[in-house]
Amino acid sequence: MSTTQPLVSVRGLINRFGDQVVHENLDLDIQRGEITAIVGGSGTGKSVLLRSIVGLHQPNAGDIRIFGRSLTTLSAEERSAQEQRFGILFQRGALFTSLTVLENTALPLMEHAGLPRSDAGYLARMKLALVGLPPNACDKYPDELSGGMIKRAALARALALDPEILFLDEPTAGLDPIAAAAFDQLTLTLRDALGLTVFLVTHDLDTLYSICDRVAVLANKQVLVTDNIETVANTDNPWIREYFHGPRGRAARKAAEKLKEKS
Ligand SMILES: Nc1ncnc2c1ncn2[C@@H]1O[C@H](COP(=O)(O)OP(=O)(O)OP(=O)(O)O)[C@@H](O)[C@H]1O
Repeated sequence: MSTTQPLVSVRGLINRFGDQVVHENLDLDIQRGEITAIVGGSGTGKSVLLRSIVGLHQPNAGDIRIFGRSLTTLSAEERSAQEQRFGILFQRGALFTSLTVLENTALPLMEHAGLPRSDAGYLARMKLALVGLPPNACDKYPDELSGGMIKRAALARALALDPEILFLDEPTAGLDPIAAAAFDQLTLTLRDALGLTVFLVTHDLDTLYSICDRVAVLANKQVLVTDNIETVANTDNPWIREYFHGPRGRAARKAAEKLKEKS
């Protein structure tokens, strides 16, 4: 485990909806420069955790520190400034359907960075090229794109303000295996090239094996373990056994081993 100060530190997080307790004294650290994934059964609270960290959900209790500052101590202005250091990719992309891909990507640059339309458009084209979209995708509307292209466009928008940390909610969900693997590699390349920290929610075992430095398992309302995938997969827990050592888990592990042998 790293001894440097984590970029994100969650302590004693409690989230409830009515009688339903989703998180109970949950702790989690996200280390700078790493790709950390959170996994867990359906409904265990992965998305609520992500939403709590990025400030879209107000937890019932607990302390969330990002860049060394506790969210509760920030003024509205400081919080807004901090949010501009995040890039967020929502599960379905969340692009504005009435705007083109270029306009979607340029929007944060005009709204938050105050750039004139022409400069925002220039930078947006650079971000769209960075995520591997061809120039002719710029003028398309989201419903004219494939699932993989929508994810890339949404990623370009998430990168518009040069964030330090990228939050991805199920980035490969709904993609075919080839597009999913390409998106994983893009995430890895961007992390390396831009020095990003990445936190992602996923069910995709291939993503875990191919690009994640650390995997956190959410079970019984807490983070049960956070470690490299080998250590996590060998942790004694019924859900971990079923997930990592079932047929899909074994296949993902073999595929990752083959890839390593080739490289
Ligand atoms: N706004 C809300 N109001 C009431 N209940 C909510 C709300 N948001 C989430 N929940 C509940 O909290 C629990 C955790 O939801 P969450 O979406 O975080 O699960 P998840 O682990 O991301 O699931 P999945 O893997 O299926 O996407 C679920 O039981 C969900 O119904």
